[in-house]
Amino acid sequence: MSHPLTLDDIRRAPKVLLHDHLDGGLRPETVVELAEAVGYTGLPARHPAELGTWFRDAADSGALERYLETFSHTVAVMQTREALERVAAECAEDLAADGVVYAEVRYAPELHLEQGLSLDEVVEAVLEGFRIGQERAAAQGRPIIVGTLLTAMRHAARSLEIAELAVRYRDVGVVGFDIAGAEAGYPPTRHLDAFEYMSRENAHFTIHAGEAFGLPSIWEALQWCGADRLGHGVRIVDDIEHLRAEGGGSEVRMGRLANYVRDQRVPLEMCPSSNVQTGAAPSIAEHPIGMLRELRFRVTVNTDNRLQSGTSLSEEFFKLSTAFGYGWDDLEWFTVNAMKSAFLPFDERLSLINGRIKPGFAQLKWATQ
Ligand SMILES: O=c1[nH]cnc2c1ncn2[C@@H]1O[C@H](CO)[C@@H](O)[C@H]1O
Ligand SMILES: [Zn+2]
Repeated sequence: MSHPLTLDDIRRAPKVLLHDHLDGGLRPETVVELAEAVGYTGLPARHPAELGTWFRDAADSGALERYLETFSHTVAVMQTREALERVAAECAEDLAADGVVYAEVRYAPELHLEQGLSLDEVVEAVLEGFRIGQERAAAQGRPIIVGTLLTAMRHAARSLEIAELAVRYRDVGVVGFDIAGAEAGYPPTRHLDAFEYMSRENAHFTIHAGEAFGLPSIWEALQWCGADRLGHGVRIVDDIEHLRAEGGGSEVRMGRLANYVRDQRVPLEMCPSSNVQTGAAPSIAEHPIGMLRELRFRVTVNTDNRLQSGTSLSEEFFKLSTAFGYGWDDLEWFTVNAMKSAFLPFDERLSLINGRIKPGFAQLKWATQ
């Protein structure tokens, strides 16, 4: 590579995003406007710039539980059909403007029922918003495909219902299921019936695991629940031991779970900035993604919550590129990993890889050499 990648270079690359929360990606100005429209008076700041800073600072808490408290404000303004539609449309447009060509965006329908919407109405509003956003993005010459993942909250008891909802809407834009929320004390097996239902329906799911809790959570997610992918999964490094090799180099010894994850090519949805904010990683430079990429785990790069982290997928790649010296080949590798791991039919994944990702990177490599 002839020069370090700039943020602008990276924005032009065709990217794939598998882990992004709808209620963690609102534009600060939209939060302010929606709060005014629905009469929500609980916002901690009135001006969009201040509010954006507030979200970042509050999320910089060092603990997942406190990080999650910030969602009370976004969820509060996402309780009507209009609000959900707007937020989803803007999400699709913002991702497309950042150069994302395929995204899976998740949210928990059960959190949007406070003003009388039904679960089905919530899903329909969000799907309509994504349809509008995709149409606008295409009109601006930035086509994007957005799939939806329905999330159940792990402390609650509605996961089977949400899994059924995901299956009901699977032919019209919902591509999978997930559980999220506080991890410690809420193991994935609490929701085994929902995951077994998804498996019986030949449907896909990912599980937030190995973020705020370690190996047992990852093990349950894979070996009891049958997750297709791991949300974060960073703590898999607890099963990888560094040994000092002769001559001063280092060697690693992996436990059975880490080997299983690598052998089976289990996709890891890594979210570097979010992990630093919740204390799951000490810093970007010390993020396990560096080692896991070297060991050739099926690593993908994601945003988690663009609002709370004040980030975008391009910025996540830029930070990694700065910390680890990643160039186009690395970014393409992460992107192809993500596309291979998407909950989209095989032929559609292949067509995005061959039709958009490979030609896009080839052109950038040529233009910046
Ligand atoms: O990184 C995370 N770990 C666990 N839960 C999360 C994370 N980010 C967001 N949420 C939770 O998922 C819900 C639905 O989108 C959000 O409301 C938030 O509570
Ligand atoms: Zn998440």
